[in-house]
Amino acid sequence: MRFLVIGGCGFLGRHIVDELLSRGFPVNVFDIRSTFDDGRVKIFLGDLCKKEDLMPALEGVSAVIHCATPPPLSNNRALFHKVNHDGTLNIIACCKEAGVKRMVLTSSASVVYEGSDIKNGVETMPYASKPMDYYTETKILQEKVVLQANSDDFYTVAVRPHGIFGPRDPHLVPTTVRTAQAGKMKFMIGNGENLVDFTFVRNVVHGHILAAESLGPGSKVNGKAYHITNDEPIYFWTFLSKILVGLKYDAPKRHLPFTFIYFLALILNLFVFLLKPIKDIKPTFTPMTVCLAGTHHYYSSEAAKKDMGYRPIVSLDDGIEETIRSFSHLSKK
Ligand SMILES: NC(=O)C1=CN([C@@H]2O[C@H](COP(=O)(O)OP(=O)(O)OC[C@H]3O[C@@H](n4cnc5c(N)ncnc54)[C@H](O)[C@@H]3O)[C@@H](O)[C@H]2O)C=CC1
Ligand SMILES: CC(C)CCC[C@@H](C)[C@H]1CC[C@H]2C3=C(CC[C@]12C)[C@@]1(C)CCC(=O)C[C@@H]1CC3
Repeated sequence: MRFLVIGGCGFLGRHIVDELLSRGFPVNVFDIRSTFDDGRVKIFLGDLCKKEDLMPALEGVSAVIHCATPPPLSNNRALFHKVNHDGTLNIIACCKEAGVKRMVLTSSASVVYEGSDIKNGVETMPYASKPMDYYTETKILQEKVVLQANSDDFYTVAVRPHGIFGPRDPHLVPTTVRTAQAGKMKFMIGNGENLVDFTFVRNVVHGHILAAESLGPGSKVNGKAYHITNDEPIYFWTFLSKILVGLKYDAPKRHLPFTFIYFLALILNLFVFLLKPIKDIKPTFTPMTVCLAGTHHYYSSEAAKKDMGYRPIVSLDDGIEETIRSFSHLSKK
C-alpha cells in the first residue's frame, strides 16, 4: 500500500512519514515547502488547492493522509478557508479521479471546543456552534466535507488529536519558551487545576496508521471521527511547568483570575482587529489561548480503542522527557 502524506514536511506529517517508512510502506509526500530529503521518499512540491500540482503525487497511491494546514495560531481567515475547506474539496476530487480509495484526515478535537469545560468529551458531541477562531471554524468545515465524502467506493475517516507535542513541534514548545524568554510566563491563568490532553506525536501517528489500515468495505470506522489522546489528562499548568523546568526556565507560581485575563484578551483582540488595516499583529495571547490555558479540555479515546484497537504506545512522562531532550537548544543559557 503506497501512502501519500499531504503536509508531510510539517511536524506531524514528517513523523507519520518516518513511521510509515519504518513499517515498510512506500511513501509519497506532498507539501508546499520542503523540509527534508530522504532517498526512500518521493517528494512533490505544490499547493494542495491546485489540481495540476496534486494529481502527479497521487499516481500509484492507495491511501492519502491529509495533515496539511496553515499555522493554527495564525489568524488569516481567507487562507484558512482556501486551504482547509476549498483545498480539502480539491483533494477529495483528485483522489476520486486518481482512483484512490482511502483518505485519513487529521482533524482536531477542538472542533467541539467553544471555550468552556469539556471533560472526557466523546465524538458524538456537536460541533462548536460558535468556533473561537478561524482555524477551528475551518477545521469543522473540513471534517464535515471529508466525512460526507465517505461512500461505497471511497472510504474516509477523521482522526481528532489534541495538543500534539514532541520533537520538532513548531507551536507548543517554541511558543511557551518564547513567552518565558520574554518574561511573560510568571502567572497561571485560573487556579491551575484544569485538566487537559496533551498527546505525544508518536501516539498521534499510531492512531493515523491504524485508522488508514481500518478503512475498507464494511468497516465500522468508515465516515467517522475518532479522538486520539495519550489517555493521561494532566493539569495544563503542570504540563507547561514540566516543559519549562526541563528547559531550565522558572515555572509560573502565582495565579491570576481566569475571567479577568479573558477580558484582557478580548480587549487586546479588539485592538488587533482595529489596527489590522495599518499593522497585522498576531498575538499568542488570544481569547482562544486563554481559554485553552484556563479550562478543562480532555477527551475519551474509547471509540478508537474499540473500533481500531488503539492504545497509546508512549507514556506522557516518556514523551515529555524525549521532547525536552530534543529541544535542548532552547534551554536557558
Ligand atoms: N499541533 C497540534 O497541536 C494539533 C494539530 N492538529 C492538526 O494536525 C495537522 C498537522 O499539524 P502540524 O503538523 O502541527 O502543522 P505544521 O504547520 O507543522 O504542518 C502543516 C504542513 O502543511 C503544509 N501546508 C500548508 N499549506 C499547504 C498547502 N496549501 N499545500 C500544501 N501543503 C501545505 C505546511 O507547509 C506544513 O508543512 C493539521 O491538520 C492540524 O490541524 C490537530 C490537533 C492539534
Ligand atoms: C501563552 C500561554 C497562555 C500559552 C502557551 C502555550 C500555547 C502556545 C499552546 C498550549 C495549548 C496549545 C494548543 C494548540 C496550539 C498551541 C497551544 C495554544 C492548538 C490550538 C493547535 C491546533 C489544534 O488543533 C488544537 C491545539 C490545542 C492546544
